Amino acid sequence: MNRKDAKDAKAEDRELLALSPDSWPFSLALLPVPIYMVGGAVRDALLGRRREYLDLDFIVPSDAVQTARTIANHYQAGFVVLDAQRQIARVVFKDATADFAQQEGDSLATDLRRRDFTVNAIAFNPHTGELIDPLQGNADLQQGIIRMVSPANLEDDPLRLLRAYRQAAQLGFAIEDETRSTIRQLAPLLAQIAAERVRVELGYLLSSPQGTPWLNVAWSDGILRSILHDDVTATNLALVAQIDRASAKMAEIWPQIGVELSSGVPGLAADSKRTWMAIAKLTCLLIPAISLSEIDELNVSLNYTRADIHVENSSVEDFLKEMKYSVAEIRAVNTILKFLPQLRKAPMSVREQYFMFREVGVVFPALVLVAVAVGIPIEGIATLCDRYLTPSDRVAHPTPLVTGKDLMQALNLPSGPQIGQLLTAIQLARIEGRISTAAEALEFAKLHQKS
Ligand SMILES: Nc1ccn([C@@H]2O[C@H](COP(=O)(O)OP(=O)(O)OP(=O)(O)O)[C@@H](O)[C@H]2O)c(=O)n1
Ligand SMILES: [Mg+2]
Repeated sequence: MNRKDAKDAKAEDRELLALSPDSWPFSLALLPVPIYMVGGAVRDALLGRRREYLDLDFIVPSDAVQTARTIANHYQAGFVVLDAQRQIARVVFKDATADFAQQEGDSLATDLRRRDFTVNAIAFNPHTGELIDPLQGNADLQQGIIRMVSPANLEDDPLRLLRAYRQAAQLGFAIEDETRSTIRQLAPLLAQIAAERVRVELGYLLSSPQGTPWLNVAWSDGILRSILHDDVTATNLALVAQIDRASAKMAEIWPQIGVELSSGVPGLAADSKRTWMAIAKLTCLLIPAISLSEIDELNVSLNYTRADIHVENSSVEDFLKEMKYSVAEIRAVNTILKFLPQLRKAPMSVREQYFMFREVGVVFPALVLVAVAVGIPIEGIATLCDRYLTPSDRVAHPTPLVTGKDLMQALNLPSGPQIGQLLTAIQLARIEGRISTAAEALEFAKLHQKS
């Protein structure tokens, strides 16, 4: 078997894993009777759909937290109580997690009837291999339909309104008509939902090309309006779609930039799905119309009309804070918005490029992606991309000729902001070709200090 076959075989195994207790990382014998597996793992296994990693959801009539604790202890796996009141706990294995939740209501059927969509309300009894499907979820699965269990269930937890679009995008499903019109009617309720929960669902829609058309549907159904307020225009949605096109183009020219765009933002949980690509799309979703019109003045063709552009006044940063985005993400969006106007002002001086790279750092791929999406020609950013991808490039990746300590000793200076300023001046002199050795750097610093 060659390597590719081995990899594919492993992926196929994984599809079956969820419904094959033999391949779970814990023994069936440790599970109480009765117990049921529910949710995404059952749904995806029935679809033969690959999951990135095995996350199993179980419900038990009682002692859910105790069940999880027993398994975690037995395998010395991680253990977290997710919700003490509702009795939900998680066991964390090396490449799988299992959540155990107390059954809601007095029977399995009651629990299933309280869920969001029929395709998510199928239970699997691992002891007998039986599927319990009182809402005909499997029939909807086979037809590719997201159907609400009931309007009241959507009202009970309005996050489900947004989940419908996210799951339709992920599964390649359609939203059933009545469900969709109920969602439209209930759309304003989404405003009540905790920002963190909304952010996760939105993140999914922003992180993959399949999300883009559904983001548009959610927008036209009035769903995004209750989350993003009135500041987002059709232009913003059009820009998000441009990101998909721009990223394909960029990945073709600079494969490494493509790889970085699909990787996670450092400092965020690996399962948060927030990639640089998602950051770029988020920026496009929020970019104030006023900056767009500035770009537009000098711009190449964009797929929107100037009539779409309106000046709005709310701050992107306030919104991101309200949505509890991380400091790293807020910084990234701000950085992109800050440097976008400079990028279109080609060519940038070497000095400008140096300061840009210094401030932008790892955000660079997302910045150039947004630049291309808003219509800045690829040629305009090509030099910057080449510099970014060349480790020996001194503008993008400066290495110090001398250290702050060298300067303090040679010039007999105390530590303080002056040292940093001298180091920057040395770097600039070096990239402009005025000096090239450590001795020249010290000499330059002496003169520079006097001037
Ligand atoms: N607002 C919510 C969230 C979850 N669920 C139920 O809880 C299950 C597990 O939730 P979650 O893990 O968030 O979603 P999955 O459907 O499992 O999807 P995936 O893990 O693939 O994202 C769902 O299938 C659904 O039955 C629900 O009814 N309402
Ligand atoms: Mg799940």
